[in-house]
Amino acid sequence: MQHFLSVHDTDNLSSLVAEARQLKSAGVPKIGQDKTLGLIFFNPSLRTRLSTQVAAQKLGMSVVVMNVDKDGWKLETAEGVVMDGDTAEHIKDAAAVMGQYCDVLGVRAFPTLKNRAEDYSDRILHSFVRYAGRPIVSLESAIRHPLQSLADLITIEEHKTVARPKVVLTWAPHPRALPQAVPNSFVEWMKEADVDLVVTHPQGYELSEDFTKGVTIEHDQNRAFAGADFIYAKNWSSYQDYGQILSRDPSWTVTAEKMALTNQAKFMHCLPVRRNVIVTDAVLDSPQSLILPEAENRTWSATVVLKRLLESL
Ligand SMILES: NCCC[C@H](NC(=O)CCC(=O)O)C(=O)O
Ligand SMILES: NC(=O)OP(=O)(O)O
Repeated sequence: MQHFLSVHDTDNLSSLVAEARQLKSAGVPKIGQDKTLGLIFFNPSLRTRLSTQVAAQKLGMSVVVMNVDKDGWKLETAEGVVMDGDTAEHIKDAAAVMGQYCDVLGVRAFPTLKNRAEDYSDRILHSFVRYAGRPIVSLESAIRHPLQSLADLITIEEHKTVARPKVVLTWAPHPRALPQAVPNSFVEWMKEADVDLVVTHPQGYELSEDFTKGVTIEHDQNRAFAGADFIYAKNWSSYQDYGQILSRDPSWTVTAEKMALTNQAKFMHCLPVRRNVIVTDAVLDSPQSLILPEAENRTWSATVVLKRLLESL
């Protein structure tokens, strides 16, 4: 594995999931003892920050962490500009320097939700790929969150009760405009997995066809929930009316009554979750909720990915 930016960086998904589960049950070899992981955050994080550090430490790696948004120089990302404004350092120089200090780099860089073409070019992530000279791990980019999706798939494999479960990705309301990265990525991974995927959302919340081409879309949430084995809730802002909130309709909140329409489905969310907006306490605190096993699996998705990258150094 050269980089970990999307599902396309693995040639065999089931072997990646199987190895993650094997590392979880049998222990982790310390193959990274003389190697350093750098984690670069342009945005906040709890799970990604901690689980990726813990994963690196299990492999014997040293870890350095930088919140570039708060502690670094303001970075310029455009090519060829006269830097006489408020940006003090170009990303091509910063990435190259960080690549000299670290053997593997992880980068979190959310979208602005203002300019769709700019966000979907994933410029910050690709600048690191281009200029750091090191393997790059996406810690959630403008358009994808592959470590989350891999953890989600491991969790589904661990908890499924039928060979090919019905997995429903449902939009749910939220007070703020959020990225499409988590749902884009979830769809991209579930399409490659042995599941029946249905996506449900209000009109106007269609994701980019680059991700949803060939996927079943159902605008009636109750119909989507019928017979589901897993309910995966997430808010996202509109892709078509880019970055806008088109609905705050509370009838899309996942409730115990909605869960009763399913095949005793398990409930999933990547966290952080707005309780009683996305999903009610009754669902989150029920035995059907997988939010904690899912978050725990972030350690195992990071461990298997870092192991594969170390093996390719
Ligand atoms: N890494 C997991 C999700 C991160 C981000 N959520 C958020 O920003 C939630 C913030 C809030 O609830 O105010 C997202 O949706 O992509
Ligand atoms: N799920 C997830 O990525 O959480 P953080 O944003 O806290 O890292």
